[in-house]
Amino acid sequence: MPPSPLEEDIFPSTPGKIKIERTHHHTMNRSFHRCFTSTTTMFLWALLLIALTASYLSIQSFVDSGTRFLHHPIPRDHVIIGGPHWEKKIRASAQVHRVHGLSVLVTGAAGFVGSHVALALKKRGDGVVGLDNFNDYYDPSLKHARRALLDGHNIFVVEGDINNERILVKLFEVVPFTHVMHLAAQAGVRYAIENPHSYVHSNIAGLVKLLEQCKSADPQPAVVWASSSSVYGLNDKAPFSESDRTDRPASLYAATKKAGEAITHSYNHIYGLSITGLRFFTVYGPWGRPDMAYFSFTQNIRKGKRITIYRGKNGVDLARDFTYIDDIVKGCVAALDTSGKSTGSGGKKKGAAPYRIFNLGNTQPVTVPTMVSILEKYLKKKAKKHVVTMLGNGDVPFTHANISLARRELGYNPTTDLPTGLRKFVKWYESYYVEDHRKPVKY
Ligand SMILES: O=C(O)[C@H]1O[C@H](OP(=O)(O)OP(=O)(O)OC[C@H]2O[C@@H](n3ccc(=O)[nH]c3=O)[C@H](O)[C@@H]2O)[C@H](O)[C@@H](O)[C@H]1O
Repeated sequence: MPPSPLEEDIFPSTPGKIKIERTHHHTMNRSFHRCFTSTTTMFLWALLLIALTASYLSIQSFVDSGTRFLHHPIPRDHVIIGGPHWEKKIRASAQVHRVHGLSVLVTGAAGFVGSHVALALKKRGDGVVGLDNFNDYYDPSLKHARRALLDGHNIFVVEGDINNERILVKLFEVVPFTHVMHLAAQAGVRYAIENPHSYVHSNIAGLVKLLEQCKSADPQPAVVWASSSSVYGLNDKAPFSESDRTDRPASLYAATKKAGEAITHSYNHIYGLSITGLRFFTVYGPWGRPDMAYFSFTQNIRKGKRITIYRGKNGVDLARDFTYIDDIVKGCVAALDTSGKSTGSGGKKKGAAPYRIFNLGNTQPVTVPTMVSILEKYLKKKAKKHVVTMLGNGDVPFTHANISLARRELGYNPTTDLPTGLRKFVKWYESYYVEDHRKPVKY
């Protein structure tokens, strides 16, 4: 008999609107049976029905407005998982088309870095299956457009949350993944003040769910995952080296990434999982994240809207080691290629496995006002700047990567400076938002 779709995957893994609708629906059905047996009580029941409908609508609108207001990510695991058609698509997507090719599960595949890495792997003949919950932290239509792009390259992206154990189990039942490229996360440094729980949900609980699956898989995959430059926190020794202190995070986002480094270490130690953590430094480029400064500044400068530029203590400009997406992708692919094997099977360690951490930065910090002036040049428009001293929002004054280790071990060699990368970004932005974004663009 063909396996039946997992019914519970029709509903989100966290309580949401759909469950409220279901409960009300059942209650109303039962009421209808009982009440319409007598015509004398019909009028009273009709009144009650109106009252129930009104209260239902007000709950619904409260949920909706709360969701928008909090900008809360909604996992939408409502797509039917399983069944022969679904499995066929997964297998086709995971098909390897080169000798010694990899078979990679990319989490966060509809995200910025995830979509680029998935494409790069597929283009060289690796098998790739994506997983993404398409939450609304930022405009999901951009995620769906990225998915369409991947679809055009025969990469199937499963819609589901990394916290959904049944999806993970099913995926590993269908494909013996050699590698997991784990890029699904709650990103953004300052948003953690607004919505701390989504960081714990994705970056800690979700990470553990995924590692549990990886450690139990046979064969165990090697895991490469996205840590962050933010783990250096209040470290002021520049440039930042992997051996520097990372025990003073300045934001909850940073703290969850630091926790991720500790959690992955324990899975490496106990279960023999091969682990590589990549500390990304403010990654930017085409198909980027609209919540990031370079992207939202571009939107606002074009529209003639004011932009807010944060400044640090004593009026010091903030600076970031902005790193172009193509350089990051090369670092990710090299990390997969050099990961070494996990040694365990079925949850039992058989020997020591690699545990690595690398900085993937650009080694050339640029101040935020300089970044703005580069954008002004490409957009041919002056920004309306509002400069504010911003302390205690999770930001650090500067980031600066020492990449010697990644150069040596991964052959990582970033080649794109900020002006070049932003020129490519603006070109993509205009093709996507201003012109017809279905047309392919060379940037
Ligand atoms: O390396 C990382 O690990 C992180 O990089 C990125 O974080 P950040 O370096 O904070 O990037 P981003 O938000 O673009 O702000 C850039 C600069 O603009 C300043 N900034 C920001 C917004 C604003 O309105 N005004 C402003 O001055 C702001 O103060 C900052 O100085 C990722 O988002 C994060 O997910 C994580 O991956």
